Amino acid sequence: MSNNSYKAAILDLDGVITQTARQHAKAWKQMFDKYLQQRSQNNSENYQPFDIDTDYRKYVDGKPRYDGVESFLTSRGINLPKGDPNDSPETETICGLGNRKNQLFLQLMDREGVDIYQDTISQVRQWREQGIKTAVISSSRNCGNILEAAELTHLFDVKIDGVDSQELNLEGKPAPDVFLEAARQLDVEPKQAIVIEDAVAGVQAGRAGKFGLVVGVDREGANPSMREQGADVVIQDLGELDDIFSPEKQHSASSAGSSLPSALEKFDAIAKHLSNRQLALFIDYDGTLTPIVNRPEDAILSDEMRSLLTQLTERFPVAIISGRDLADVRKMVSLDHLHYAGSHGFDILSADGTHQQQEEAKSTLPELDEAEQKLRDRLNSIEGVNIERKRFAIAIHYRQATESAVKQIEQIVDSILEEHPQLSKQKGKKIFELKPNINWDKGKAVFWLLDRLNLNKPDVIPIYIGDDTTDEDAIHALHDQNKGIGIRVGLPEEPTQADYLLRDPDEVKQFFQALCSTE
Ligand SMILES: O=P(O)(O)OC[C@H]1O[C@H](O[C@H]2O[C@H](CO)[C@@H](O)[C@H](O)[C@H]2O)[C@H](O)[C@@H](O)[C@@H]1O
Repeated sequence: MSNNSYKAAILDLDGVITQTARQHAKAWKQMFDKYLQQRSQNNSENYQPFDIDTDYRKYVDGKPRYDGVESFLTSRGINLPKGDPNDSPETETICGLGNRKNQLFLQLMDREGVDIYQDTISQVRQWREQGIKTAVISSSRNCGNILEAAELTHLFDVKIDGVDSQELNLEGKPAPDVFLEAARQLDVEPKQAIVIEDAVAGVQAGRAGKFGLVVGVDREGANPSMREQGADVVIQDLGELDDIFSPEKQHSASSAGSSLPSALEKFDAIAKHLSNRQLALFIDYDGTLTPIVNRPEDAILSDEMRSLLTQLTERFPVAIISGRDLADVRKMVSLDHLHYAGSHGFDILSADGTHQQQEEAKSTLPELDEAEQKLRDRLNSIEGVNIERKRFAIAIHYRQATESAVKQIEQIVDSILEEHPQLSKQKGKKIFELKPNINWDKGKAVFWLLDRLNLNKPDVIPIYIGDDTTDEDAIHALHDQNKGIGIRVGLPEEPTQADYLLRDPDEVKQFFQALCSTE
């Protein structure tokens, strides 16, 4: 590992590890609404309730309790004396109101218990198995109790919460103090640590502390300002941080990926290239149209993305080129008028109903069936393995298996592969795949479709967008033919021939929006 390698993860508590952000928001709303109502009655002012989305996110989320009270009241032109942390919840001071909110929060926790985000816990466990140090930070003075209640204390080497901050005189977020103190106690440089935050104030704090990577968690996809506020990447699920600590990934993040120009920043140049030509869009599914998640069935296409795809289809030929089974990817996308390729391009259905299955591959179907049965038998006893059969491929998912089991899984896959030379192995994101050992891939599928749709001509510019190794086959094929534009989604782990980078599915969405607004 180079000096710049990440060695630690510092995670915010509420909204990243536990689902208590919702309970905090609810308690803030109850407290402020009651207070604002009383005030409006006493002073004959208009009553404007606390908005659980905008006010919460802008003024209180992620901040120490009393800073949150002050920041929201100031936004409403209300000035109260600071008071003292010992003020009773009935006192009309900043501290009094803060204590009132805390009382409500504790009542909610008592009633509802603490829910955790399982994706985060799985990642933290995996990182700890890899020897990565972990810290939890929170502005909340209840952090210790919440961790105890959720039985998570043992998963973190260091904890810095509201109580510690007061003792150590640390400034609250968006100042970087809590993160810097966590890094100091973990004995790592800020640039060796990644910060994982769901609040804008926390993302700003991570950026201000010059941490190696600032990850914004936006589970509902509802917080578009995170990137503008300094997040390097925005994710919906911690599963997307897979392999973030592997030296290869870090190396590629600093070399291959970061040297690629952003397709968003260079959109004008791309649009210029497209003027007076027809665009043909080829898009991968997992990791491109949807974030990577623990279980394939949970990679649901958002309504917003579906509506953008509809708009794109009205203007250009659009094809989804997926590793999934053809029927599966069609069901996930659920749109007509698109061309679909499943099983990494072995199984193609054009929008006019033409169904093309790669001829040679058909003869390997009995081999695939046999291999599938062997995989199911021999991997049966290993927890966390999920076998997904596609017509022309078998995916062996190990995302939910322990790090130590991966080697054994690969050995079993390799031994079965030796018994079936008609098949070949390919690796993807936490996945081994067995496919027909035939010179056919997503790149070949793209050119098959270009020919079939009479689009393989100079005035057509194909754009391919994808995130994984199998997508590189298509990007490679376009590059080899000196044709079109290749866009990689996420920092690639292997050398790429892509022309541009989009950092995640959210940027893919922005790219589509930009395409839809071109003349
Ligand atoms: O070519 P794609 O459409 O991107 O398909 C590639 C594989 O995607 C799916 O697996 C990946 O996404 C899952 C859901 O996010 C994730 O759990 C898994 O770890 C990833 O490898 C799909 O299940 C496979 O069949 C595709 O080959």
